[in-house]
Amino acid sequence: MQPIIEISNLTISFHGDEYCLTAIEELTLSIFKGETLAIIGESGSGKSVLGQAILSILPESAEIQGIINYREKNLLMASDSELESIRGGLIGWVPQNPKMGFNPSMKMWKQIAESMIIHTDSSWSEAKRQAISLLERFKVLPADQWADAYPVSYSGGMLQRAMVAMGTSVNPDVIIADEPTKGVDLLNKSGITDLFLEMKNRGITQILITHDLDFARELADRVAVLYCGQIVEITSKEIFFTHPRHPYSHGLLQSLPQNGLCPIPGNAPPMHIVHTGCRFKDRCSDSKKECKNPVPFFSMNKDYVRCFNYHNRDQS
Ligand SMILES: Nc1ncnc2c1ncn2[C@@H]1O[C@H](COP(=O)(O)OP(=O)(O)OP(=O)(O)O)[C@@H](O)[C@H]1O
Ligand code: NI
Repeated sequence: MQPIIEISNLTISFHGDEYCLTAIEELTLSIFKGETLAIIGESGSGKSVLGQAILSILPESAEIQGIINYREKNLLMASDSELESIRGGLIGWVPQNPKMGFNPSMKMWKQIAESMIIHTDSSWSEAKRQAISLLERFKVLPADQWADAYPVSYSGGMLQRAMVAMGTSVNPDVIIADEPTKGVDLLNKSGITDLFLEMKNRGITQILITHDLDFARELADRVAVLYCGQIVEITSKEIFFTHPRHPYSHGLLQSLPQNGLCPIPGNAPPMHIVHTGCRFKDRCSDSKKECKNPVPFFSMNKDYVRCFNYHNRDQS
């Protein structure tokens, strides 16, 4: 299988007057054509920063090292005009907060149509027609009336669906969605899950950044677990949900209500400190002396895990 996005040794730091933190460290990850990859991890682990880095929409204050290849082109070296045609065209983006994602003074249809005007040869009237049919597909009904409304009159669930409509309006190659089910009630959540299932069935590559393990279980082919700026495990959905390897992945599953609601004790270490050894060691019930040393990212078949337990036990 050919990777569509290949990230190598990505490190992202933010430097301010009073702080310097590394939000992503030495991250290496391939995303394959047509797959749905869920990126999961606690708040502050670097999920959104990673999504924004792929889109090249991080603020100027971010210092970025490494390579992010999209179809073998390094996005970190791409020109503004190349990035413009990729963003919203080839790589669609559904941002974390739909309330912030819209221009409050522009009618909804125009916001959705805009990227079709930029990225295709559509006329405004054709783009409007398509925007209405997208709203219809994403169950913002009656679509012709809501198309003429402003975002402020939309409910949270409708905004979320309209955001997906906007992020996917030009049939992108890859969709990156940041917490698409956050703050959405159960009924709307199943609608959003269906939208992503439909895109998955159409063969669109999806990167789903989420806290929501049930959502990941419904959609993902593979799961990448981010902890304190590092990927600690990459594996298939089946392995992740049945016998995850990293103790942090195990802890995330144990904290689900259906598994007894046992939260992981303690908190992730702050990101502005220099870390030595395993970042999870102080919260891990299985930590040993060697965990004070830097932990390599062990590979096992197509999977990866950053834990000494697997160095010794499972080198298939
Ligand atoms: N523009 C920025 N300037 C400085 N620090 C930032 C910036 N954006 C993110 N960070 C920091 O980078 C770290 C990772 O943030 P990020 O938003 O990626 O976390 P997350 O995993 O998406 O969390 P959540 O689940 O809460 O959305 C955090 O410590 C955050 O404070
Ligand atoms: Ni986030």
